[in-house]
Amino acid sequence: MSDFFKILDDHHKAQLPFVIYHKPNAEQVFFHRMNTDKLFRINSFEGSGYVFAPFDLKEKAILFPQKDLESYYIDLSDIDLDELTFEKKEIDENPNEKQIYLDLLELTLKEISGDENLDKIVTSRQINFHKKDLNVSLLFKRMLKAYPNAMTYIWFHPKVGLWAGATPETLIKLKRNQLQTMALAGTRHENVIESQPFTEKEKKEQAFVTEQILEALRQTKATDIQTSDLKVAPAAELFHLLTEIQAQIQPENFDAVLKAIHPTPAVCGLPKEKSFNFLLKNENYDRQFYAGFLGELNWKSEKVRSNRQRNQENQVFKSIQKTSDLYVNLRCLSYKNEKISLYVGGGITAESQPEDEWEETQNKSQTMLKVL
Ligand SMILES: C=C(O[C@@H]1C=C(C(=O)O)C=C[C@H]1O)C(=O)O
Repeated sequence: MSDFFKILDDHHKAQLPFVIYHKPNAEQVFFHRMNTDKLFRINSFEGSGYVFAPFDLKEKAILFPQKDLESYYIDLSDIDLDELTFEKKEIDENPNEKQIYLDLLELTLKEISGDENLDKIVTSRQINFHKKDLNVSLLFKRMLKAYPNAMTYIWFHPKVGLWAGATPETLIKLKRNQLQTMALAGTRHENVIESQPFTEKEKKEQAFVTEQILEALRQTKATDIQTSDLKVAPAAELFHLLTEIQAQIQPENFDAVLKAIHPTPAVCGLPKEKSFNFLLKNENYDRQFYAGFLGELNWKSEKVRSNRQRNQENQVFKSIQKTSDLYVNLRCLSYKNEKISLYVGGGITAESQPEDEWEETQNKSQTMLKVL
């Protein structure tokens, strides 16, 4: 077990690309590394490997091709997490930061009230502070301990930097032609979820997200589209409203479906084009990979099936199965040149209150602050 994390730390020290991750409630942690610092940028999502895609797909996604990866895994139960503890962390933010975000929220509300076809914009901000060095294995273990039911990851490429996150949001899972996705929106802190349950404002906001995802699926000719009842789902110390969505697609349509769904109104807005353009113009920083997506893309695994029938020789069939398992990059940070940047946002609709929205970003920043 110490070997597993030593390989990770040594690889990071050698400044070579890697990704380590734990899927929600999974029994194993995976670590994939590359032995060259070549950077593969992709326009379409047809290759196999680990993908890291930006919010704005014009910037191109990065693929760690599966054939170039050296892969390791470890059982979660073999990792010693007992000694790790956490506490709420405050950082000294420049007081101007709050005013800058409140100004953006005012502008966003003005834009929404001036346009009856604009329902929602998801604004966000970056929180920056200095950190001399980062111990990746310690950070990852802390994430594992704090958020076993999130998708936790650390991704590194020397030409891009390091990103880490603990996201509650699935973008798409695809197995054969069976697709799963989710509409996640609305946020409450655990301290007030009982006293101030979700209201119609958040239910409406979440319904926008569901409706837009269903529309994207219909447009890309998905069939058998089904939705779950509305649920309240935990994410670290927060809760969100969630609808699970299933559909059938033709696997050769996957690239089109992905581009139709991303970015969802959970991280961009509604309608997509208008809110996207507003954000590019008015958000005061470059989101890069925040609110993009990451995970296993057309990932090949060998499936072994044994067919043992009476009076027949034992036959073993091997087949290659391709699956995709992609998550939205939320509750994340980047680290480069001794600087940490946290990325936090929230959905703004006509009824949003700027002070509450500021508070929501503060709460969301705790997910990663707590484990640093
Ligand atoms: C934008 C973020 O989260 C998204 C926005 C939410 C909201 O508006 O309430 C809730 C969950 C996520 O879909 C973020 O975490 O930065």
